[in-house]
Amino acid sequence: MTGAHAGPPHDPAESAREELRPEHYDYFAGGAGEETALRENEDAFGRLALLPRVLRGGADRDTRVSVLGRQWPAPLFVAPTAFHRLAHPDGELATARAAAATGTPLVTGMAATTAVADVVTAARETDPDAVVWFQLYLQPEHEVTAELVLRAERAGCSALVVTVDSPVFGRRTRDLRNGFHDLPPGLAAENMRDLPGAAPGATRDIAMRSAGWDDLAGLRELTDLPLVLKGVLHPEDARAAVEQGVDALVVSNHGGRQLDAAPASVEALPAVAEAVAGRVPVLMDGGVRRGTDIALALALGARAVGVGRPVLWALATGGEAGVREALTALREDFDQVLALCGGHRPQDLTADQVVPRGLPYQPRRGERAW
Ligand SMILES: Cc1cc2nc3c(=O)[nH]c(=O)nc-3n(C[C@H](O)[C@H](O)[C@H](O)COP(=O)(O)O)c2cc1C
Ligand SMILES: CC(C)CC(=O)C(=O)O
Repeated sequence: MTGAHAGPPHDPAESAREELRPEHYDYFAGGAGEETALRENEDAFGRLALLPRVLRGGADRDTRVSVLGRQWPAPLFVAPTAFHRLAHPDGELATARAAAATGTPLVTGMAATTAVADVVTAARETDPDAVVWFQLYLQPEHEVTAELVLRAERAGCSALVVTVDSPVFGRRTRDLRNGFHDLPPGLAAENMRDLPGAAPGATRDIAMRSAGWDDLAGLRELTDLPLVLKGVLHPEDARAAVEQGVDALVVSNHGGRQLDAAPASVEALPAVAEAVAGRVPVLMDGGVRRGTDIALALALGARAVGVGRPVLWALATGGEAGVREALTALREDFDQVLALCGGHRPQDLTADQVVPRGLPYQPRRGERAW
């Protein structure tokens, strides 16, 4: 038990806000349009309750999950977010070390302020088996995309996460209001340096582009790395992606930063999971803040969940140690929730254990989601 004067629960975003320049805080915190999708990501979890099961015996628990041939210690990964050096001088290196130290797979972003090779080196110096994936936006020029893929492969990334929810950049209300459109002097999107067609030493802008399914097939020919599609919300897209041979999906509305009218990720998850029908792992991100959110997402069909802003807030306030603590706390919280739900393994959580808040409720059938 904490003391009688523990005060209100700590709000990591508020603490980070005190550390950051207002326009940088807003860049991290903000969403598109009226920020409906942003709010809904968290609120939708709050509308769901977990029905615990009882008398299921055994105190033994194992939170590991298997994803693309690797055992992850918990159903948790670091979602790709841009510009970590705006949050802390150590930037992506601190995130990579903290993720590796806790065994948490890291998706490093193409828009990182540290080159992918340096991110992977930092992770592997901490844990030689660290899992690092590279997030890619398909670029207008094939040779630029090809060079980025090559850099990710050479760095030692073990999957490519292709973000497909950004044919154009979302309208970020706060950034427009603040006039935030450039990194400050001394910081750059380091993966975009020295790419074909640019002057030596220069960094290119990250382009958004309306890619098609044929681009995915082109990417498949370019690399043997597993392809993970990020930003899928429609079950028909999920079905098509599986038929095209993608290796995993991330159900995501990009943290509410792209289409403001998009559903919360957790609302879109069950239909996508049903369409995929266990053929590939379904991951999700958006609004995951506590162990119960992880449990709800797993029960509704996710193999693992990603966290975006919680990592940025922890980085801003505590650097590497802060991220380590935040990831450890989430994992421990999930482990306790799993126990309280009567589960021993992540896959013990089933859809019948998720009910809407408010009476009356009717549990769904208790099939395993995956
Ligand atoms: C500041 C920020 C930058 C982001 N940058 C990227 C990016 O470069 N590529 C990408 O695929 N997703 C990006 N995302 C989306 C995240 O990968 C993820 O979908 C989202 O943050 C999850 O929601 P959460 O922040 O509520 O955990 C970004 C999100 C934030 C908040
Ligand atoms: C700089 C952008 C490419 C990063 C992004 O995707 C985001 O801010 O959501």
